[in-house]
Amino acid sequence: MAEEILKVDHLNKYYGDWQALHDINFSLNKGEVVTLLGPSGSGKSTLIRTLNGLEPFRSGEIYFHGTKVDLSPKEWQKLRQKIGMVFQSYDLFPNLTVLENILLAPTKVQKRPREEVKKEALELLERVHLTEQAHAYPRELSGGQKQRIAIVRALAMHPELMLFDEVTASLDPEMVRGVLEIIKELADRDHMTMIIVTHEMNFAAKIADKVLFLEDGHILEETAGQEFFDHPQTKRAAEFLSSMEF
Ligand SMILES: Nc1ncnc2c1ncn2[C@@H]1O[C@H](COP(=O)(O)OP(=O)(O)OP(=O)(O)O)[C@@H](O)[C@H]1O
Repeated sequence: MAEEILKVDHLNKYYGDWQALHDINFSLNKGEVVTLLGPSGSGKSTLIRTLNGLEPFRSGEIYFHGTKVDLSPKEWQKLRQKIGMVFQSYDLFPNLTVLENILLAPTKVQKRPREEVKKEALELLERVHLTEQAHAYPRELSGGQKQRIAIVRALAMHPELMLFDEVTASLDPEMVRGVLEIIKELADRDHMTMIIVTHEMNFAAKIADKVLFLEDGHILEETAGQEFFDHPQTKRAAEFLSSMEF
């Protein structure tokens, strides 16, 4: 039977008095890839940030491996070690080399032996074709390279779930493919469980097991990946798709 990693139950989120997310319900099984699609301002980033404890919410529950997450900062800190997140901005530490950026959290937070983590970091760097940049500083890298490092840095923590929030949105077009290929490989080769916010529709169509289509903070539809692109259930999703470039 499929193993459930995450479940979101009747989640409501406000910014001040204004409700940004309305009664969000969905679950995610091990190895599953969910993409969040929807117009600008529909709440995709808000939702993905809420799942990582970066945004507080007013009501509802989040379950991780069937256990209700207690919402204390300490609990989120623990959980964030199992949930990797990559953002649109790369957020690498500018004063640390690529390798030091990758080693920092596994050695300091997870207290794993430096040599073990280093060996693994070098393997991961090889996998994303950045071995030669191990001792470079972030300022010496292109946007696409920085984003690949940000992915490697998250993977070095051995996450059970990866969240990607528009990770190619700031990249020049020629950099986008290399980053998306790595994410696709994580799905195909590693069967990584992932939630992805993206405006890259061809990529979403290729990678999504399931699409959550959001509008105005509501999930308007939840549809199997290819089915969403071939036969969206709602008129609004059909309009959205026809307005997007493929
Ligand atoms: N910190 C904040 N304070 C107040 N309102 C916010 C905040 N962050 C986001 N919002 C609002 O919440 C709504 C959802 O924003 P969000 O960034 O989640 O949308 P999105 O679907 O990710 O959009 P995009 O595709 O443009 O990135 C928007 O109306 C936005 O203005």
